[in-house]
Amino acid sequence: MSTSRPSPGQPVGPVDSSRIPRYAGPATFARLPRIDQVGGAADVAVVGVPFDTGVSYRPGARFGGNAIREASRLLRPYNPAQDASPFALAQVADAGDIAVNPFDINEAVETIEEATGELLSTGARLMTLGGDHTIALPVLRSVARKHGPVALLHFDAHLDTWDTYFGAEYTHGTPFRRAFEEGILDTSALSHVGTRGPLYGKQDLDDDAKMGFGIVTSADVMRRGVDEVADQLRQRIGDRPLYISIDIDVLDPAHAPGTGTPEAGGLTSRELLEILRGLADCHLVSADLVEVAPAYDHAEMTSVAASHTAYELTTIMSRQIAAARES
Ligand SMILES: N=C(N)NCCCC(=O)O
Ligand SMILES: [Zn+2]
Ligand SMILES: [Zn+2]
Repeated sequence: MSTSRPSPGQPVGPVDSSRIPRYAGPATFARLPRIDQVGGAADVAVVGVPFDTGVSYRPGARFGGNAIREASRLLRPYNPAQDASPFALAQVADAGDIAVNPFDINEAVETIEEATGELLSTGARLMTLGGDHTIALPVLRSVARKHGPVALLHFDAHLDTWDTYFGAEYTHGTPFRRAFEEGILDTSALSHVGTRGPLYGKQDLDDDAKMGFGIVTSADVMRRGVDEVADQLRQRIGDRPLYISIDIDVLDPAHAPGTGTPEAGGLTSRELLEILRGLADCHLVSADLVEVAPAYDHAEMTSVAASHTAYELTTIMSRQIAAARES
């Protein structure tokens, strides 16, 4: 299917939905070209990681990436909230899926680290679509190899700094403890946003605080409002290289039922999008969006919310790439 090609040297944009119905043809993220259609390299690579062997409750996030691609057909090329046309400012392309072993978590983690490392080495920033939250660890390893320890902004109902589950080190509840232990996080700028719900014990919070995390709970967002929260996060992050990890269960199950470990009392999709827009000037080096499990979704509510969230993140990265090119 043809993509819109404005002029030589300009990014190849999405399929033109005024000429080719947006529901036609195979889905790529936002109807963008595949990476092989733009010479095998992109400024921002959207990459799927269909892996959910790390989950502790409902499985199914292995289908998340493709559900997000399907739900992203309605995204349009101009983002008024950030006054930017992300796919014209930089080459954004869909890099397909990383083929990971569903039967061997250790091997899967290695494969993800290798494949994301290769994409990063071409100069791309990554917008990774999970998959369960386990995948954030190998992506963070590759990102830290390139940038050094990164600031982490983690949107999630859960802390994901637990130690082990059934003795397993690599699970969707443990990626950030492993990352902390490996020294790949900048411990002066770690934040969870949207945290809520029952824990195993108070110790969970003490351990988490010792690693250096600050917490903005879901109730804090409601009480203080998105602008104040975004301001505070921006101050904490400063100009450090920033990685944003978004577990879709940060949203209330009313906004995102299609996920594996839902918790009541979450953010609205409007709050999540607005906080992200408030961080548009942070130095976002890569991001992931995980835990969309379409089997529990209704009317694509969760995958639509996820596709818009990924759109906001790709817009932030494209704007920065364009600004860096200019300066
Ligand atoms: N959804 C993520 N990433 N983690 C949830 C782990 C919660 C648990 O089973 O205790
Ligand atoms: Zn979660
Ligand atoms: Zn999580």
